[in-house]
Amino acid sequence: MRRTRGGADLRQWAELVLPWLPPPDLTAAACTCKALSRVAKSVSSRRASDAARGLERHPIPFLDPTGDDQPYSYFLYTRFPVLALFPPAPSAQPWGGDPDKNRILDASSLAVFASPITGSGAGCGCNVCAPLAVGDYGRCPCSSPKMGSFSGSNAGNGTDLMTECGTNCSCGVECVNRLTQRGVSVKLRIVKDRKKGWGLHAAQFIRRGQFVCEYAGEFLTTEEARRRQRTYDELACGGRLHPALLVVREHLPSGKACLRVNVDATKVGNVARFVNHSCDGGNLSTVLVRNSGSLLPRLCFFAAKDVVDGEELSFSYGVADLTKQGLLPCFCGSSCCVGRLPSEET
Ligand SMILES: C[S@@+](CC[C@H](N)C(=O)[O-])C[C@H]1O[C@@H](n2cnc3c(N)ncnc32)[C@H](O)[C@@H]1O
Repeated sequence: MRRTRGGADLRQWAELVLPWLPPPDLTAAACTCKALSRVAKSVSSRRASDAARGLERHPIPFLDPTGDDQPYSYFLYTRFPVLALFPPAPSAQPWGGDPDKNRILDASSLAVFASPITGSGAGCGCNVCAPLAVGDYGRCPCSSPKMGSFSGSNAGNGTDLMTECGTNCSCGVECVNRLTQRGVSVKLRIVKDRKKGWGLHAAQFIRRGQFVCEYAGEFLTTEEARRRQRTYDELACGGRLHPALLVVREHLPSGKACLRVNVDATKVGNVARFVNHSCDGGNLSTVLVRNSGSLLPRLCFFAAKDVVDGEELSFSYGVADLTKQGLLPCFCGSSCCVGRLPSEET
């Protein structure tokens, strides 16, 4: 068939528009004509090659050894947490466009969706932030004692705390006290399992104590988290959804109160949304990181032990209350598996 100017225009248009479509609309577009079908196919294959849309240091591909007909899982990618209600979380994002012609996203930017979770607290004024008093430098007031030497040993034993520099500090993003603020730097892949769905795997050796990734998603009010949890529970029971709503409680220094943090990575999140549960605590430990001047802590994953290339990354979602009805089956495969997944008490 003779190539026409109209055909070229259609393909150019499709390269710009199709990356914005969620999978059902992409499939519908592909059914309309051969030209759109070709572009839709390349959008799908680019999506499968990098869940992070070029926003992390290394591409994070989807691998499906099960042979199911779903090459990737669809969600909007954010490197950092966003507030769900104010301003409203984004509802669309291009993914899978031609990286040369359609470079809308800038991988070097700190965040795709500006993270507005900062307060007005003071920052440090260090020339060079140092975790310990060394030479001419005093210890950076934002650093926590564990900075740079995090042991990663809390697997299954609750959540550690850490502090880092924040927006009001005089240092930049390369500061040593912003270890968890530069996105994912280890190589990862997302692998499908017939029973657990997609899971996050190491694609390199990760040493014990190394930062792996933050659990980025939408920060929710408790009321909104409860509302969503009810919907998700219904959909998850029917096997129609793998929800990724995490509730973390930070015990305040008084010991009398605790701050509840709800992060939902189901629709807007980063690769951490693929970390599956393991009853034995898995190989990741959780650390609550508070940036100077920030109102809410961020939840970060560190390697709790040395992790080899190909190993699945996992942590404990909590303890399953086996007296509760309707808990989903657990397929973690650990020797202490209790057979049911923990469910958040909302
Ligand atoms: C945070 S998501 C993890 C990613 C998820 N597997 C996916 O495909 O998107 C949590 C959901 O994954 C599934 N899951 C996680 N750990 C599991 C396990 N040990 N056994 C069975 N299903 C698991 C459950 O559906 C759970 O609600």
